[in-house]
Parts: sequence; C-alpha cells; structure tokens
Amino acid sequence: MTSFDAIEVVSACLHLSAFAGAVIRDVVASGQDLDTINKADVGIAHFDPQTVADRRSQQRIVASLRRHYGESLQIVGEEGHLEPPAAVDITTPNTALLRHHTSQQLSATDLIVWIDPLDGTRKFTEKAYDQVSVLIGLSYQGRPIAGVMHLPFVGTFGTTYYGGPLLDGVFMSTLPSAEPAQWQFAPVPVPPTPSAPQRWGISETRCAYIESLLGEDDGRYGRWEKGATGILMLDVVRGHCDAYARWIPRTKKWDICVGEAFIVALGGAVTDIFGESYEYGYDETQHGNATGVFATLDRELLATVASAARALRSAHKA
Ligand SMILES: O=P(O)(O)O[C@H]1[C@H](O)[C@@H](O)[C@H](OP(=O)(O)O)[C@@H](OP(=O)(O)O)[C@H]1O
Ligand SMILES: [Mg+2]
Repeated sequence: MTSFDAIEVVSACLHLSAFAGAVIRDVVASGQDLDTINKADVGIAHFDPQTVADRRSQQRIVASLRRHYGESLQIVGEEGHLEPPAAVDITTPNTALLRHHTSQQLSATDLIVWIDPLDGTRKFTEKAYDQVSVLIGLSYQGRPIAGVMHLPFVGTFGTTYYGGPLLDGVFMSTLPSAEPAQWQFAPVPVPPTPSAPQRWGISETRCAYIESLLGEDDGRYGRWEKGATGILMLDVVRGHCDAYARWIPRTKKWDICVGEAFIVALGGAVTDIFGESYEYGYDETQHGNATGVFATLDRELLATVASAARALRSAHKA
C-alpha cells in the first residue's frame, strides 16, 4: 500500500506556496491583463472570478507535486483541471524543511491535499492585496491535519504560516528570501481570552442570517469585516477577531482546511453553523460547505452560537 511521510508533504507545500506566491507577485508587477473569467454557479454567487494568477499559482503547485509524488497523491485544486504549465512553472519541492518535526507515514488512500491557489480573488482584482493568500491544506481520514498559508504581499518575499495538529502548533515567518534554506519559523502564541464584546470575522458580502445571529447591535458582538475566508480564519488564529462566521454555502473545503488545521492545533474548533463537523471527502459532492462555517478558539462561544443558529433555523421552518 502506498504511503507518504506527511511531514515531508507539508515541507513540499511550504516551499511550493512561496513558489506560487512569487508568480502571483510577478503577475501584478508585470502589469499584464488579469484575463479574468467568472466561474459563478448561477443562483449562488454573482461574481466568482478566476484570473491568470489563480491559474498559474495552481499549475505551479499541482505540476510540482505531481512530478515529485506521482499520481497516487490525491489532490483537489479549486481551479479544477488545468493544462500542464511551462517549465518555468515547475520546481522540485524541498521536502526537508521540517526535519525537526517527527515524521508520520500515512496511507495515500486517506490523505488529500486541498489547494486554493489564490484565496480572495475578488479582493485581488480590487488590489486589496493584503487579503490574498495561497492555501494548501492536508486532510487525513476526513479531518484536517496540517496546512500552509502564504501571504504573497506581506513582506518582500511574502509571509508564511504553517501548522496543525500534526505539527502541534502554528508557526510563522516573514520570508527573508526566496531560498527555503534561509527560512526560520517561530511559534504563533495562542491569543489571550477575549474581552467583551466578542468580535466576529464576517464577509463583506453580507448574509442576513449572520446579521440575525449578531443581534440588533445590542453590544454583545462586534464586527471584523474582510473579503476572503483564508485571512478571516487566520485573524482568529492571530486574535484579531474571536470567531469567523458564514452561513450561506459560499465556502469550499479548500477555503477552510488550512484555517481548521491551525485553529484545532491551538485548541479551538471549526464546524458548520450548527456545530457539526465537516467530512473532508475527495468526492466532489463533499467539497462544498452547505451549512456554513463557524471557527473559533472559544468552544463556549461555539456552543452558544450553534444553539442560536438551530433556534433560528427552527423559527424559519415553523
Ligand atoms: O477567492 P476564492 O479562492 O474563490 O475564495 C473565496 C472564498 O472562498 C469565499 O469564502 C469568499 O466569499 P465570501 O466572502 O462571500 O464568503 C470569496 O469572496 P467573494 O465572494 O468576495 O469573491 C472568496 O474569498
Ligand atoms: Mg478561496
């Protein structure tokens, strides 16, 4: 039975997230046309853009992983099937960056790599570059175990976070160069317990159900608004907000796998809006998050909100 050392796979993803981030920066620096297409499902989103930067980022990650690991590594990429890239968009991933973590041999049939090559594409097209990230998550037996998040526009060579339960924490580095051997990572501390009001990370694209849960400005909860799931979940990890909440089925597993791995490693939880865990399955029917997302380090808050969401659902059905 084929198996992979998951620590080596995370190392490869760490390297490739920055390799992908570099091409995203190159696209912006070149001033070229973004060649944007709209992928929106009719009835769910009015504008779900994909640009040349999304495509080249995914091509870099997928083609480099495939050449190194072959076909038995299960990969799900947001942009689906793309043409093989030019030679300049393929590299040999460095699998030795995390040798200080204990290696873990995992069966290929239960391991999935989830790729969001450019989370926050709409913000990217609006030039809100600080909200853009490259997300590469690993799930094993249906649960997120590790992830890498690269912010290509924070610092000259970008900033990278990696972590998850497999790695016992979350670590970050503002990259000093494009050369992986020079990267030094420091642990991200668990943020202090929040003071009231608890601030929720929410999408700029408003959702009436979330507005109901937030209440009528009674001062219990505050708002922290941005335009991409990856950065909002990272903001929970960094303590910039106390929860990330989405009810409508806008996000997919590749948006939340990395954030879930980070939040679980710090003792929190990520569920649907009713407090139920998602199964990270390879089949396309399991890629969507049909009943929303709630992500927090505060399990008491999760229980309170899940119960309020169930009550709201029952009231709507009545
Ligand atoms: O850029 P991609 O990789 O497609 O990721 C999307 C996220 O998955 C969605 O969660 C964002 O939508 P919401 O902010 O409406 O949840 C969505 O934002 P958008 O609805 O503003 O386009 C994107 O951040
Ligand atoms: Mg996304």
